[in-house]
Amino acid sequence: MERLDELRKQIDVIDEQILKLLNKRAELAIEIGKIKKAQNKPLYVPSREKAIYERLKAINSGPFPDEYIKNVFREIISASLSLEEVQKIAYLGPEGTFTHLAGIKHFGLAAKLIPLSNISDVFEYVEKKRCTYGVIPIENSLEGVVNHTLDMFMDSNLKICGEVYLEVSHHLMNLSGNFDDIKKIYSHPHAIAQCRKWLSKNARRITVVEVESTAKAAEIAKKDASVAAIASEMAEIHYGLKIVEKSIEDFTNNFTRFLVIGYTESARTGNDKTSIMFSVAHRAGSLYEALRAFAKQNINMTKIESRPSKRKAWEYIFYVDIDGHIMDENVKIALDNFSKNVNILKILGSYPKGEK
Ligand SMILES: O=C(O)C(=O)C[C@]1(C(=O)O)C=C[C@@H](O)C=C1
Repeated sequence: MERLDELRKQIDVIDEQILKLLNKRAELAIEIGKIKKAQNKPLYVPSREKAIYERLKAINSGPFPDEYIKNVFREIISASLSLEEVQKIAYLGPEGTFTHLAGIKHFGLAAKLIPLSNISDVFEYVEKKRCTYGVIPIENSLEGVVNHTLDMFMDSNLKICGEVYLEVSHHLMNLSGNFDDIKKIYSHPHAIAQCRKWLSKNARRITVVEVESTAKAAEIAKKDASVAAIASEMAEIHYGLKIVEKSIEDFTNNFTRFLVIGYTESARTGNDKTSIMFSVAHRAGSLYEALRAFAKQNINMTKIESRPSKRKAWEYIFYVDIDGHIMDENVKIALDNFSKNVNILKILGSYPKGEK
């Protein structure tokens, strides 16, 4: 037998062993699912999933690359969880957006992802338990925060149970893959803003049209060869378009952060983040006084935003992210002191930090 055939035979044998083990693993997950259901515990446990990825990475002796362990096990766990119960995930659609991609990155391909047309609907679907979790964008490293998402937390009791980071790259695409066919370019205003330099250098005579999402732009481009879309690779695949020019964004290092919202609280993993919202009195130094509680406990603040309260003119709500979990001793002490210096305090959730 040729060496090549011999090696492939050995791979076939190993694949059979892997499949048998996957089925054994799936049976255990089903059993765990029954226990969790009986105890009324959440089926999806991000802290456990994170511990699995980290443990496997730490014991991996190679040559299987460390960076792909999570991808492989993400899908194994996603499929196992679907045997306990298929997870219904609402996300800001339409299909083919970066939020869709974030949902798949977080929950895997076995979850049922349901596209909704606005952020309020995603909150409502989860609040009314039509879906177990929701995925929404919260901020982009170049364009800043998504105000609508922040505002939704004012009146919602949902918790933040996870975060996902995606590197964003914009491509110009149309039906033919030919630049000369393009008469109009459609995209979301953020994507257009992020490709401004490229557009003014290469597409001066082409009309640029803003639409509500990059996926919507791809959907329009699918019907008309003279229309191109600036959209993600996901949209290219989903809408059957051809890339005319890859990565036309002006700056690299473009990341979007998404939040996973739901009713469950995520357990401590040792590498977590906590999000809070609060208001302070209109008094000199009140914000400074309040935030000192974190500095005193040596807690890093990773984000601060303010939004109008919408209840009274010139009254603001602050949103802050800090390193740590509410079950960490220093976070507990800091929040206790912090709460004495603020008016309203709402803990939006502690959750495992997303990988950048
Ligand atoms: O450990 C559990 O709670 C399981 O349900 C098993 C399992 C897994 O496949 O490893 C599946 C889903 C959970 O989110 C975490 C882990």
